[in-house]
Amino acid sequence: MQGITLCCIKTIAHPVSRYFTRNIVSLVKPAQSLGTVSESCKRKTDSFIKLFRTRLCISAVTHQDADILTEKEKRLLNNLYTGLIRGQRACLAEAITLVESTHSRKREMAQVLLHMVLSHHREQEKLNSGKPLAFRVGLSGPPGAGKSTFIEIFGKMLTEEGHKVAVLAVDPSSSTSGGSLLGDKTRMTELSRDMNAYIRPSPTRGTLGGVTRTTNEAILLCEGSGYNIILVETVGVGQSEFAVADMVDMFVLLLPPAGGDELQGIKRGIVEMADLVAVTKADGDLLIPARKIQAEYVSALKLLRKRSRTWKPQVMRISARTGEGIQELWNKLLEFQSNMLTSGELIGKRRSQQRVWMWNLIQENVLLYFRNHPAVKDQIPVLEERVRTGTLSPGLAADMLLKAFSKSS
Ligand SMILES: Nc1nc2c(ncn2[C@@H]2O[C@H](COP(=O)(O)OP(=O)(O)OP(=O)(O)O)[C@@H](O)[C@H]2O)c(=O)[nH]1
Repeated sequence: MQGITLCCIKTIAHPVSRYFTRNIVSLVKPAQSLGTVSESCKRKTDSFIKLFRTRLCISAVTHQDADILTEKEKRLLNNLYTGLIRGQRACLAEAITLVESTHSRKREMAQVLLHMVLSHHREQEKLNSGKPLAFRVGLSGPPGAGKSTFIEIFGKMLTEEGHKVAVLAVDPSSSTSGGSLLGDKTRMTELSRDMNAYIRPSPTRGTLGGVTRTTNEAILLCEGSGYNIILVETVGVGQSEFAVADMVDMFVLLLPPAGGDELQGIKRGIVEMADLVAVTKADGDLLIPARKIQAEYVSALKLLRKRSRTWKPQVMRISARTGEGIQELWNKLLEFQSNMLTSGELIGKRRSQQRVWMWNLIQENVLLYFRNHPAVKDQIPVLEERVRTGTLSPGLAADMLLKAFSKSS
């Protein structure tokens, strides 16, 4: 950094140097036009500034957190961070593993890394005129709706268009089934081999709160690593969709052309959250049922409360088998993104999501603290059993535990 400053001072009289120096010194944003400076010079200077900012952000964080990290940990984090923002997949994978860790020291390190990535992110967004760097899309649907087949085709289409696509999963059910259902690489063989795609299965342990925390953090890490389209997949039958809707810019519901019984598991609340409904498998014999479902949902959505000032949820038909409707669906997604950006709703949504995220973290940690507190830990299974067998009311049991907890703290 000293070298940079010296070089700036020495050559300050030259117009290129003036442009360079002004930007290095201000570190606010590159100058828009400087008649005497060529475009290639500006580009080189801007990329230098980017590098400079990145360095600055590493050293700022290492100073701030010097007291909590050992030299070895700092080196490890710096290497991870540098590799991550250069787009190295191994570093991204390692960084996500770090945020998924339940080990307390590793969680502290993960928070430092996230802080570094967030600072980098903010700088990159400034360079992007304040616009978000990535488009976050939630994809949900009942088991067998055709989610993985769709993501495989859709993801390939996007990478061929030059995008970098990350697929993340929210699947707390994996904690009971012992393995992850979603984001499984074997379900998306082509996409998992694509160098511009990154597929991350859901962590195999954890509560919904824990899984959503790590997914939120994984989104940030993927964006820091240059992925500009983040697909967050979840099974549309539980609470996880509500959590996903709080992490993404747009929520897409995939529905199979099936009868009422198969769709009964879909909660009304989930349909209410959808910015777009896509009826899948609209091909061959399934085309007619797909049209029927489409018409039903067009009517149903009309009755729902409007969630956006500028966007009316729509229903489309797609087929991952024939490719029909996939490009149209992408165009709709882009239309949504552009509408929400222009109206300012997207930025507002992201800001309130940050708040929700903070409260989710507090909720998760407070609950964990409560459950493990010595004043209640041993009582919990006993009282739970009494509630289960009906000898104690849930309200009284909760009161007893809360009283024991508050007396001891
Ligand atoms: N005809 C037709 N079948 C499809 C299409 N997309 C998926 N399928 C079939 O639907 C079945 C389920 O597809 P998946 O992509 O595994 O569905 P999923 O929603 O990921 O299912 P889970 O892994 O259980 O969550 C498979 O047998 C697919 O071959 C399509 O566009 N047309």
